[in-house]
Amino acid sequence: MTRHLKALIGPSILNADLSQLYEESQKLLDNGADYLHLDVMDGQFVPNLTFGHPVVKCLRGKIKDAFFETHMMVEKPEQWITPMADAGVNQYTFHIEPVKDVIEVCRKVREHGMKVGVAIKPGTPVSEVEKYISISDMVLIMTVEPGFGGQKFMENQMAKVQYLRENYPLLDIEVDGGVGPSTINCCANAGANMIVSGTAIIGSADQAATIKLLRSTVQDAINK
Ligand SMILES: O=C(CO)[C@@H](O)[C@H](O)COP(=O)(O)O
Ligand SMILES: [Co+2]
Repeated sequence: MTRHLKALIGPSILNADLSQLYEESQKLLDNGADYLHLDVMDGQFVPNLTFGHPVVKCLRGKIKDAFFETHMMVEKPEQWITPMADAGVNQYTFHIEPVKDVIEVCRKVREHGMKVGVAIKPGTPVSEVEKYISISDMVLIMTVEPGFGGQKFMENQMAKVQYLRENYPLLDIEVDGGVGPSTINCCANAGANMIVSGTAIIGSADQAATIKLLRSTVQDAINK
């Protein structure tokens, strides 16, 4: 079977009204989101705190069939694999920077039945993550310093995306941070196919139209 790249839009709920987490998440899915990107922060790897597996588990209790990706901005990603798998996470994306044995973490994530994504901060060279492509399902190139939503898109990160796309034509490449209608062309032309977008979707007056625009821009670039 031939594998084709697919444009996928995963809204980040970080800047949503988290007191309405279920309603906000369901609305995003009803408006056409392909998956949910759940930002988990531990106050150590990044200077911010969000939520952990108990919250993800409650959300899974109400939303049975959507694809959940957790973006683990944590110092010890190995610590949360089992609870996140038990909470119903489909993809466990973690930062490689603080991890000694990335291969072991990837192996353990897969052993728990989840897909594995490897993420790098803007200051980390792409060669650092390239080493793990053969044992992971996706690479996340951060386009802001991890920790907060609503930051400015770093266009200089597109060189990493371009490099990966040129060398790995079928690799799932995700971008995250400051992505929205005004920056999607950059991401699409560089070769990203999985798009995380928080503020631009959450704050949009017409979420469905914004999600559709992001997806069609990326799909058009893939089809070129
Ligand atoms: O991981 C992060 C931030 O660390 C993200 O997922 C962002 O929170 C996305 O939000 P916007 O930059 O699109 O507002
Ligand atoms: Co994120």
